[in-house]
Amino acid sequence: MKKIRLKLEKWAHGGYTLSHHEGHPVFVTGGIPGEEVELVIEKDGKKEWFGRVLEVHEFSPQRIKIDCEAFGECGGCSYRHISYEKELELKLSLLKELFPDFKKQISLISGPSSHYRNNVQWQIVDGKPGFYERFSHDLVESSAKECLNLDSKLQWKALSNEIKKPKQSLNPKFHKSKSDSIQARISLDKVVPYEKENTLFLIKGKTIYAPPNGFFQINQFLIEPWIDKIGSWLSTSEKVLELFCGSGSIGICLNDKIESLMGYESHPKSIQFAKKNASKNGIDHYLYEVKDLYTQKIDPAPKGYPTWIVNPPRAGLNPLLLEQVEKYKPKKLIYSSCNASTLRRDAMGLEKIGYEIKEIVLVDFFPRTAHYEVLILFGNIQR
Ligand SMILES: C[S@@+](CC[C@H](N)C(=O)[O-])C[C@H]1O[C@@H](n2cnc3c(N)ncnc32)[C@H](O)[C@@H]1O
Repeated sequence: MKKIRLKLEKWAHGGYTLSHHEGHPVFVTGGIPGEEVELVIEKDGKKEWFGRVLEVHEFSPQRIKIDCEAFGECGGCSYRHISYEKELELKLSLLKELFPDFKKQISLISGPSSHYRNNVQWQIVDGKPGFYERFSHDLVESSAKECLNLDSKLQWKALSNEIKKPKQSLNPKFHKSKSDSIQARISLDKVVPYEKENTLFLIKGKTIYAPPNGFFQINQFLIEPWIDKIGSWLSTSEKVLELFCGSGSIGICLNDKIESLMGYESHPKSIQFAKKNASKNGIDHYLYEVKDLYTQKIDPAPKGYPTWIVNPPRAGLNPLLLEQVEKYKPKKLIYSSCNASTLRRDAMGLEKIGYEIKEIVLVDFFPRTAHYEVLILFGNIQR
């Protein structure tokens, strides 16, 4: 693999610094702007190159001692070489860059920066556990020792043999690959296999079950503050349309402010669980329906729901969904996104059809990684 020496120029999105070499923009992991480093090029496209720091020749004063042997090679973390305070400052400034016209302050919700993950996907290659290298399906051997982002119950050495059993569904006759994965998550205080068992969460005094393979937010410390922030944007007696509702956690936890709710989601088991979760928590007037929101229209339901809470996957909203927003003109649209670049695109689309950003909140669901959640409150200014 090609090695080069470079001065790192500036922070970039995605956990990288950006520099230039022989006419190529070079995105580098593990460095800090101002540092002079030796790096290995891990991916060289026609235009952009991607590299990883091997050795630092001129150190930044922001650099701290790295607390994980796998850092750099492992595809998980991007920021273990700077303090968590610096990481938050950086994430806020990168987010600000995406919304230059928003003149108010972006607020921040953060919590403990380690042991926050309530679920894990351990990769198994040739019988060995760990996490993949960046841009590859090779394991970083040292990654199995301890992952500081994980709850201690999800560390490889803490998992029971029952959880570590290979997937039953894989038929060796057809499945030739030597790799597999084991997914587990925390159900109250025990660990369950993600693909086989229900998971129980206790959020704001509500019991919420997620089905096998059903989505649930992964930062065990910030789910409640995140839901509280959404709740702070609701008045009393709201009529809410919840899009991409999963097992119903947001609407169920905020039921004291919600008069009626219609939830949509494409995962049938999650909708089945949302219905059960509502009724187990004494809520019998919410409606839920399975719908692929990227291909199926939501009408005629939206008419009676002037508040929309939208929490899509990384792809964000698509033209069909924006069309539905334009048609039904919700008064208030609360958008929670795990992908700031699709969020920015969608915010531009929403601005074109009469929405303005009232508030932006960075919720740091994924400390030490390049990822973060963003909550935006949009208001309809044409109503
Ligand atoms: C970021 S999660 C949010 C779930 C829920 N709000 C929560 O916090 O638990 C996105 C959800 O969108 C669902 N989803 C993915 N593609 C979808 C589609 N095409 N139509 C509807 N829902 C979809 C996923 O199953 C997942 O539950």
